[in-house]
Amino acid sequence: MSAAGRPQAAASEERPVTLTVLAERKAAGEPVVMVTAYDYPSALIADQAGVDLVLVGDSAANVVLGYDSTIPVSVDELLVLTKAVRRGLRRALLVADLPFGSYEASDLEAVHTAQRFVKEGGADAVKLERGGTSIDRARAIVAAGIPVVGHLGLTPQAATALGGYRVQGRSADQAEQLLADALALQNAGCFAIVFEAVPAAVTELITSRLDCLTIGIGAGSSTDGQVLVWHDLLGITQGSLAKFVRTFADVHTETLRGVTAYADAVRAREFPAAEHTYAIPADELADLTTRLARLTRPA
Ligand SMILES: Nc1nc(=O)c2c([nH]1)NC[C@@H]1CN(c3ccc(C(=O)N[C@@H](CCC(=O)O)C(=O)O)cc3)CN21
Ligand SMILES: CC(C)C(=O)C(=O)O
Ligand SMILES: [Mg+2]
Repeated sequence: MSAAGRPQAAASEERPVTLTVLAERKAAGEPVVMVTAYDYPSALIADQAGVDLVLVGDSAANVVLGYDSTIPVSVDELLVLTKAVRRGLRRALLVADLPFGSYEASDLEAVHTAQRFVKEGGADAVKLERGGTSIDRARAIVAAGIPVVGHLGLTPQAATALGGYRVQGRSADQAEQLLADALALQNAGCFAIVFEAVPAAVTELITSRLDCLTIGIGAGSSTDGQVLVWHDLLGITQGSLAKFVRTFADVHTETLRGVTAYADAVRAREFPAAEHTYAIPADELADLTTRLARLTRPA
């Protein structure tokens, strides 16, 4: 382990993902893969699967912590998860979401929070939502030497202002604003921008105007990369899923089967069996039984 806690990659293994590597991918037209992760075992798997970018999303609020939106999750809560993911990654680039209320008020606040995610959490980059004042915040964080990812379209931290979790950028006015925000975020120094729930045709027009990486979630196939929430793509999320989710595994069913089988085995006294049990030799047991029988309750 290095001081930052990154497991050392074997010499034979692929080089770590850097901003340079990502720019090369874009230039070569090779899609970039991003996934969220919130803990150590998931980070190990994401890295083993060859994912390029791992996002500790503020979606942790919903999928890990059980809040009903991303608004309540705190920096301290996300830092715990970021540190755990850091310990599991050796190749993928680690991006941490800045949660609602941790960066909007001033450049100073934004830089301070971003530094915590890098210094304490071990993040390589941070992500913030929206255009507007976030453009200045992005510029300030980049100026402090921390790579920044933007996030436009459906920005869940602003869901109330957007009228709920709905598709963004449908009208010409909205699409124009989206492009203006994207160009401004790029100009502020963002190396990538996430587009969420934007019509494919609009994303395509915007992507063609940008030099930085575009990463889509519900934004069609023209972006340089895609991102999905871990629990959604693995079939862990219960209840309704957004239109943009494809479920690639059924982990819920398999997990329910496993926990139910465990409960059934305990109730049937099938578990634990002899092979799960620590035994001692019969003579030692006899001695131990005698001594325990002699032991009286304290007065
Ligand atoms: N599990 C999970 N996955 C996510 O992608 C995600 C979270 N949680 N939590 C934070 C935000 C919230 N997100 C959401 C939440 C709901 C919709 C949704 O229900 N969309 C509908 C409505 C579309 C419309 O009416 O325009 C859909 O059918 O896609 C989309 C994104 C994305 N993020
Ligand atoms: C869905 C991605 C882009 C995100 O911001 C999150 O998981 O919080
Ligand atoms: Mg997020």
